[in-house]
Parts: sequence; C-alpha cells; structure tokens
Amino acid sequence: MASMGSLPFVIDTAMESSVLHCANYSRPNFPLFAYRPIKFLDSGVLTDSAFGCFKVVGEDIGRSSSISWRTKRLRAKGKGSGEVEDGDKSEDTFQATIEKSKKVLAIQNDLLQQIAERRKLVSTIKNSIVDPQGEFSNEEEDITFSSLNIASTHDNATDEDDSNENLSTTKEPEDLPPKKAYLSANSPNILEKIPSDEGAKETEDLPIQKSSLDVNSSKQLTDTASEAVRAAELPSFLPSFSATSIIKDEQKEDFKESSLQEVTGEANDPADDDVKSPPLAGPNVMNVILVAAECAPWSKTGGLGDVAGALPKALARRGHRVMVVAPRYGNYAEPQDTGVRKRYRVAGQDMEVVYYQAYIDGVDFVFVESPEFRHRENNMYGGNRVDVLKRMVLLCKAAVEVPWHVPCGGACYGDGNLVFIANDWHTALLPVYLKAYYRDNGLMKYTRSVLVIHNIAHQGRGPLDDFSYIDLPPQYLDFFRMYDPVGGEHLNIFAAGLKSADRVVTVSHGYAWELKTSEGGWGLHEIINENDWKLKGIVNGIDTKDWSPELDVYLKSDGYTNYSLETLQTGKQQCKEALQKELGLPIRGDIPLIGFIGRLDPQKGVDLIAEAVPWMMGQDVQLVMLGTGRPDLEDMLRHFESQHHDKIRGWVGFSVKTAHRITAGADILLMPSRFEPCGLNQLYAMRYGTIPVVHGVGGLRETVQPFDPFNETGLGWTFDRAEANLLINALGNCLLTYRQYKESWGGIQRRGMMQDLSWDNAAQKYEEVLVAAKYQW
Ligand SMILES: Nc1ncnc2c1ncn2[C@@H]1O[C@H](COP(=O)(O)OP(=O)(O)O[C@H]2O[C@H](CO)[C@@H](O)[C@H](O)[C@H]2O)[C@@H](O)[C@H]1O
Repeated sequence: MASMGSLPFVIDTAMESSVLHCANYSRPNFPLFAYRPIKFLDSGVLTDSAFGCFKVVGEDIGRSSSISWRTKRLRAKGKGSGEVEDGDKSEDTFQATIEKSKKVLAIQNDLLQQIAERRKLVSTIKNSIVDPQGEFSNEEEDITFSSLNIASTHDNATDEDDSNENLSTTKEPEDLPPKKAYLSANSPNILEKIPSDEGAKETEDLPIQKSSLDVNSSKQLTDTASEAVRAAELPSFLPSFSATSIIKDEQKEDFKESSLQEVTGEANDPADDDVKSPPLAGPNVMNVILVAAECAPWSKTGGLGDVAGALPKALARRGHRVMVVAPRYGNYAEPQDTGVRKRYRVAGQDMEVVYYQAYIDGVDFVFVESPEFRHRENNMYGGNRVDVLKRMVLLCKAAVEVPWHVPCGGACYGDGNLVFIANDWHTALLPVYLKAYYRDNGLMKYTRSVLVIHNIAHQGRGPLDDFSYIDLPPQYLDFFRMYDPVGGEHLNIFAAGLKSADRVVTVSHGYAWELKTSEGGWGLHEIINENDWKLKGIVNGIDTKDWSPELDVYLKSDGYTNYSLETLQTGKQQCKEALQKELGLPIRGDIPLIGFIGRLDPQKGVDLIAEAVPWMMGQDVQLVMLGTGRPDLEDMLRHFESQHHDKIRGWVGFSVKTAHRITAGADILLMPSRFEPCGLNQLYAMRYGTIPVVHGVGGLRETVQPFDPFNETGLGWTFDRAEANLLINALGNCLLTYRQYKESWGGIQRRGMMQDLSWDNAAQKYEEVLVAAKYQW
C-alpha cells in the first residue's frame, strides 16, 4: 500500500496508477473510488463499508450531501453500534474528513481536466496526420508511430523478397563489445543489434491497430525502455533489445496519452463520453501472454486449442491486456504481417520468424510465422522427436521476446506487470528461458510465468543429448535430468518447466490431486509434490459462444436447428434426426443415440467402449464415434461400422462441424477416459442437453455429479473404475431412465443446460494465480 502523505486515505497502488485507472472511464466524475478499496485511517470510523461510502462520494464529486447522509446514518447507529463513540468527536472527525476529501477531489478533478486536455491535443495531432498509403481510412485508427513518436526498429516491409534488406537492420553491429561465450552462442536472438534512432525511423509509418492497452502500460513501457537503454550500455550477454520497446524521454508523455486513449476507448471514438464499466480485475489488471502450440479456431488437435482460444478472451473481459502467441501453421485470414522479423538461434541454426497479429474479441492474437511451422495445420506435432523439439524451442524463444518486439495497438506490452501462461510440455521451455536468459541476468525483472498442465502424459522426453538443441547454459541440464526406472536417465522438458515456473495450474482439482500420486504423475509426481505450494487446480470453462445450441453455426443447415432450453425437446429431436440422416442411420426419434468424440488414444478409454459394444448391440441403440489418433484404434472404428452398419458409425477424422453436430444430435455422450485432467466434451454435452456417462476421474468426477433418482439431482452417470462392466452398468441405468423416466431425463437435461460453464469463473481464479505469481520473488 502506498500512503498518500497527509491525505486521509490510502490507495492500494501509487497515485499515478490511480489516475490512469480513473482515466479509464471517460466520464469525468466517474466513481473512481467505487472499485478501488479505500479506507479512512485517521478517524477509524469508516473502516467498515468505506467502499460503499466512496461509491456514493465518487458519484457526487464535490457535493457534501452524500457525506451528510453517511454522517446521519452513522449518528443514527449511536455508540452502541461500535462505529461512533462520541457524537461531537465524530462530527469533528467527519468535518475534517470532509475537508480533506474535498481537497482530494479537487486534485482529482484537476487531474481529470489535464487528462481531458491531453486527449484533445492527441486527437488534434491524429487528425493532422496524413496516411500516405491511404489504406487506413478509419479516422480513429489512423494513428501512426510517428504521430506518437514511438521508436521502433522493426521492419515495415512485408514482402518476403525484401527480407534480406529488412534483416540488415537486425545484423550484429561490428563495433559491439564481444558477448560472453555461451550466452552469445545460445541466446535467443543473436542477430539483433543494439537499438538505435536510425532503426526507430524505419517504422514510423506503421499503422496502429486497434487494441486494448493495459492501464499500467505506459509505466511498464517506460520501465522497459529504461531497461533497454541500460542494456544498450552494457556488454550484453543477450544480443540486445529491439528498439521497438524504446521510448525516448520526451516521447513518454505522448506514449502515455496513447495508452490512455486506448484505455478509454478514445482511439475509437474520441467524442464518446459513455460510462465504461470498471475492469472486473480492479487493481489486479495486468498484461498476460498465453503461449500455446495450438489455438482454436486456427489450430486445434484437442482441448488445449480450445483453452488457448477461449481463456484469454475471458481474461480480457476482466480488464487485462491479453495476448496469445501460437505458431502460424497456415494462411490464416485475420492476422496481418506486423513487419516485425527476428532471428533466433535454434540448435546452432539461425531461424527467422515473422510475427502476424490480429485483435479479436479484446485479445491480441500473435502468430509466429516460420518455415518450420508452415503448412503443418494437419500435422502440428508431426516429424521426428528432434524436429518437434526444435519447433517448440523456436516458439518459446520467439514468444518470450514478443512483449519487446511486437507492437499491438501501437505499443508493445513491455515486460513490466507481465505474466506468461505457458501450456503443456510444448511451451514448458518458456519459463526456463525466462529465467535463464533474462531474469538471471537482471532483465524482465517484473515478468512472471505460470505453467498449465493439461496433460502430464506428454512430457517432451528424450535422451540427455537433446539438451544441445535447447540452447541453455550447462548448469541448466539438471533442471531437465530425470531418472526413469524403465528408460533410465533422460531429459524431460515438462520437469524443467515445472521447476522454473512461478506458479503451476492444472485443469481440475481432482487432477491436481492425481498428479501427486505415482499413478497420476507419470514419473513427475515427486517434482509436483515438491512444488505443491505453487500448484492450483482450476476447472476449465467453455466458450459459450462457440458451444451454444442457440448460436451454433453448424446447426444452421442440413436439417439441423438451433435450440434453447425452451425449445429443447423439438430442437434436439430435429438435430438428432438430421444427424441420423447425415450419417445414413435409420431415422428414429425414439432410439437412444450414443455419441463419442475424442482423440483415439488409450487415455480416452476407447478400448472400454470396444468391450461394451457387443452388449450395446444387444440394446436398441445407435452409436456414433468420431475420432482420430492411433491407427489400430482408427481401424477399430471402421471395423465396428462395417460390422454393425445399421447401428454404428465410426467416423475417422477431425471434423469440428461433426463434433458440434454429434454433441447436439446425440442423447448420451460416453467418456470412459482412463484419466481425464478436465475434459471439455462432457461440458459441451451438458450445455446441449446431452447426458454424459463418464468414468469418475479427474475433471469428469468434478463436473458430472451423478444422477440421484430419489432427490432428482445430478447431471449424468459416473462409474468408479475404468472397467467395461462398470461402464455397461452405468450406461444401462442411463438407458433405463431415458426410456422409462422421461421427466427425470428432462430434469437432468435442464440442469445441465442451466449451469454457468463459461470461462468467467475460471478466469477469475486464473487471475488469483497471476497475482500470486506477480508478487512472488
Ligand atoms: N476427431 C475430432 N474431431 C473434431 N473435434 C475433436 C475430435 N477429437 C477431439 N475433438 C475436440 O477436441 C477437444 C478435446 O477436448 P478434451 O478436453 O477431450 O481434450 P484433450 O484430451 O485433447 O485435452 C487435454 O486438455 C484439455 C484442456 O485442458 C483437458 O480438458 C483434457 O482433459 C486434457 O486431456 C474437444 O473440443 C473435442 O470436441
């Protein structure tokens, strides 16, 4: 807490930050204090409920009536209330408080006025800028770097033919002091040069794209800038900073203005005086960069892609400035070339990356373009072990420097108040690089990392020799070294990430517990136990726009229909018949249609379904399975279909459309997973009134409360052990209810559909982790 001198209150962050927060809302008398907990100290009488009081005061800035109201209320409480001990003394105290409050409010008004004047000034400057290309005709987005005087070295050109010329700006200057041996060879970006003004001019015409800026951005950016300048003076172990993040002293004010504009939304509409809601994150607002090997809807092989596409939006809705960094596997429509090109050394080879960016639903999506990733949309994890490892090394190196190099909405994120969220082994190197290259060397001092475990079964294992591909100082080998009773000594990337990250999250509480057991930790349980203090389970949410029976874009054609709780019976029936028709199954509304969607992997318990198929075929049911994965399991699906053509469809392939249609058209979803960290399909199913039958493990146990016929509670059926007879038993009860207890069935459907499964709850919990990481040293 920062004391405000003689002022009668404390604010939990510095005044500068408060002013910026205030500027977040364009209405001058916005109830600044309404969301910032402020307490009176001198009288002690307002220590309780001061928050509510200030909401009133804030709304009536400069007026005393609200204070009187509060005073009267307190008086009425009398001595016995424990709040007011003596009427006169209390009155004096209040008078003094009122006086002091008036002064503070006057200061605040003054600051708001200054902000308003600066807005006008920036708006005038904006209007005077001519767009030489004529490409950015939107007046409000027509801001250039030069208009904001932001220096940057990154290239403007996007044409690959020009790449040599462009890259000349990033070549190592000859007169730089020699770099320390291992770091100069291994550091993530060895071909950059110390930033210079010359470089800064190259990007002056780069258009600013629409983006949100964190309220603290200007401070962070200036911090970054000063660090960058310091780095330029030092014989650097790192090649250099990009001047993208450099702001000269005289430019800081303008930059601050650009931040304020972005924050207030004025960049879009300077005249907009509407009241903006305060960020839900309140004073915890920060910059967040989620890094993942896949991100839906652009790239997805499973649940990781879904999470990377949806969690950031929920964090942004809470007011954070949020970016996602993922590889650019294909020619995605929305992201545009930022012109920023960098080179990173991977296994002794310099690899160039180009950063693409799009601002969608409040999130900056940044894609790393490289020949290594190109055309891999259907084979993201393809190639041999070393190929995959090198791609992940490149992604992590390119991602960790994004906050320095890639301007989003005209300004880089900077490395202050910044938290990276890395996901699974693919990006578990990021926390290690952050530590080894930067924080161990006094850089990115205020940057933290959180590592999310979606699936511990995949760890990035290899022989110890693989360490040479990772480019780290030799002493870091111990972070990776693991002993396996079967495979012996080996290198383990997840292990190093778990040790290096400031915090670790996994996707359910149950899985957090399982990870600490020898069965559930897959050899990493000891490390996880040692790091238990930093582990937290947070159940995933779902993207309620993508996965909504009311809005689902895949239910708008081919006989399908959108439906809601109100139209559940007719709508779902129509989708079921459309699915039967599409798959060539007998069209029968009365027959229970059972679905399965998932990777064909032992994890998903497909073998249990296989064991249960003979029993199922004795029932009057239909079974539709969609999946791709292990070839023998794919063959099994094909075999089922050919054997029971009137009852089973085994769709081998990855089809998002079909996944949505099965979720809508099926009555029951099977998830007999042997382990399931969270599971998303059961959440999607419940949202569509499809009843899950699941192995009660990990996130499945947590999200599917078993149906209780006596109390008419619960959301589905669960079974305790991954055994076919238990699956059959649970499915048998489910089918019985479907056929004979229609009301109970409808109740289960409705309860499932009415849950709040959105990411908003989970995002709030992630925020707690981000804050914990931020204040950890
Ligand atoms: N053939 C196919 N065609 C179309 N879509 C398909 C498909 N196969 C799978 N999908 C989709 O991929 C996603 C899979 O989600 P899961 O939660 O089952 O993920 P997965 O096991 O990959 O992820 C890991 O990460 C997630 C996220 O944290 C955890 O929920 C999970 O427990 C953990 O194993 C769903 O959106 C599903 O519809």
